Amino acid sequence: MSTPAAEHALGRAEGDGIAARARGLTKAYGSGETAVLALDSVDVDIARGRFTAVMGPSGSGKSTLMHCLAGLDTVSAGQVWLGGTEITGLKERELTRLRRDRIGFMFQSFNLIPTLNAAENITLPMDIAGQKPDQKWLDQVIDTLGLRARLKHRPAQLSGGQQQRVACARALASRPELIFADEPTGNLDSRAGLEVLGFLREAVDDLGQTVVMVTHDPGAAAHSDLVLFLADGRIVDEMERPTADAVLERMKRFDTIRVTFDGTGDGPVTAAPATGSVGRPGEPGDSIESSDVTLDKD
Ligand SMILES: Nc1ncnc2c1ncn2[C@@H]1O[C@H](COP(=O)(O)OP(=O)(O)OP(=O)(O)O)[C@@H](O)[C@H]1O
Repeated sequence: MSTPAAEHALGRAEGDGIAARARGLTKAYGSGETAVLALDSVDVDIARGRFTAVMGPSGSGKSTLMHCLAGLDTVSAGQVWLGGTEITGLKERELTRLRRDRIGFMFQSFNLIPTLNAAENITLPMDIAGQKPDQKWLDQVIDTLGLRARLKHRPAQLSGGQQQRVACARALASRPELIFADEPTGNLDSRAGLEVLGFLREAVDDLGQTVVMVTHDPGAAAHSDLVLFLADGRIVDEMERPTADAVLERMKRFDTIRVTFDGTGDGPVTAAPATGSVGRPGEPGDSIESSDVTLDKD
């Protein structure tokens, strides 16, 4: 499915308010009879300065889409741009640098280093890259996230919500072009989860960041500007200014299709979108090891 910006000339994403773009993005795992088509010729534009959520049943390709857009995974066919840079075809070393310099990552498991305090965790990726943080920006991030009084605390001395805020600050610290968040509230209670979603929202509204978030939670998706719905490796729908109820209703339709297939026995269950997963917590192991991601170095 093409978003309205699809008419723009390919490869000119930087100037036209598109933070990331994919055309014909196809990803297959394995080969022969065991091959899985995780993404099936996806066209998508991620608008700059917006908060985009990616939803869909379990196995629909959400994490794969995020990993391919972030240059964490190779593609089988198609093209991906980050800003004006086509990343498909880049060598691993160039990709590593691009991820390090231009992308921030947040995962549900936080991935903080236990022996470092909050301040050290926040700047670690930049320290490894030999980059000096922009102190004014860093102060703004720390104050926006309410971490000023916690900077000397180590992760074990912080609540889950505070740890995720540190992870959020770490993702924001280098002022990346794009932040990818994979189930960032998956390990948090609802209050802490709401807090983190509020901060991601503020990062977009007040700090001008671009956020892409994979989630199973309609309530979390309601904090975004736009929800992309994936099924069977394709973007099948999108929703502007989502509400939790509207997202839930849309997600139920995936379940309905599955139930129809199950109920009639007319077709194989596997021909329907995979099992619905509203509210299902994500699995910590299904993202790429984030130590590779957050601590990228040459
Ligand atoms: N490394 C891999 N090897 C083989 N198949 C894979 C691999 N990673 C993902 N897949 C398959 O690709 C499809 C899409 O997986 P993906 O993790 O992107 O889905 P998802 O929508 O993020 O799922 P979930 O909501 O359960 O996390 C699934 O059928 C999955 O089994």
